[in-house]
Amino acid sequence: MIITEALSPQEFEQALRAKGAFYHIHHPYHIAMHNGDATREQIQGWVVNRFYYQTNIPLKDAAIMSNCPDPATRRKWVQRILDHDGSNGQEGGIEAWLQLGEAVGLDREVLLSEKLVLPGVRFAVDAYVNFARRANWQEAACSSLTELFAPQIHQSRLDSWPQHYPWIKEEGYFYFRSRLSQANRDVEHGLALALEVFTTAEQQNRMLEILQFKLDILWTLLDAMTMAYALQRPPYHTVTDQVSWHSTRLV
Ligand SMILES: O=C(O)c1cc(C(=O)O)c2c(n1)C(=O)C(=O)c1cc(C(=O)O)[nH]c1-2
Repeated sequence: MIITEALSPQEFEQALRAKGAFYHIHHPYHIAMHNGDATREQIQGWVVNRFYYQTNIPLKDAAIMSNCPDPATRRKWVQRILDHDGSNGQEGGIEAWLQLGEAVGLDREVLLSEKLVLPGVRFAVDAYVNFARRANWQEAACSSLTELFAPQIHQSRLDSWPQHYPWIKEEGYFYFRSRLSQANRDVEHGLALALEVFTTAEQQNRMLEILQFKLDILWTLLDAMTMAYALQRPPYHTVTDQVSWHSTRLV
């Protein structure tokens, strides 16, 4: 969709929400997990790779704040970092994701080592962080708006996983439950900002393109996991059955 005349805030919100058609909830890897068709290895692969996304979200949010001269926005935005890192003696989302790892049978050291993070996942997540470093803060802030569609995906996991995967321990579900309200609050702020800032047709087209970029990142994560854990074609599979790709943060 190319916007030729500036949309009203209501119309622009509709255009942003319409992008939900491309959310990773529709990716075959995600559909398989939802329908109970994923193997234990596929669930574990998803958890261990998605951990890289989780640990980079606070870096991304700190990058946005570092470019934002507005104290009122920073005061609100910092909550996103605290949600993941924890505050006031409470653990945050990263710890909850480590618990999810343990609940699916992965030692936290395996997640923390990042050695199983597939290159495609790493590159896609790094692209998100680097975009946040370079873009102006309003554009970077609004790239988080895929979260418009996130409460539904967290809820769908809570609804379907316990019946399909009885081997996943109950403590694993805390992360998804906690994100339901956090994502809604994030979206309220992000959406208000997008509707206020992107008012010309040119700006609105660019914002839709940015949202698509973010959707592409999420989709690409699952493409990389499909190659490795569904099609059994991880990187270098024609050369070795060992993990040989780089496993440290180089950027
Ligand atoms: O599990 C998911 O499908 C999913 C998707 C997204 C998203 O849409 O970007 C986020 C999260 N989870 C999430 O847990 C999270 O903390 C988060 C932060 C952001 C962001 O862009 O700032 N997206 C997401």
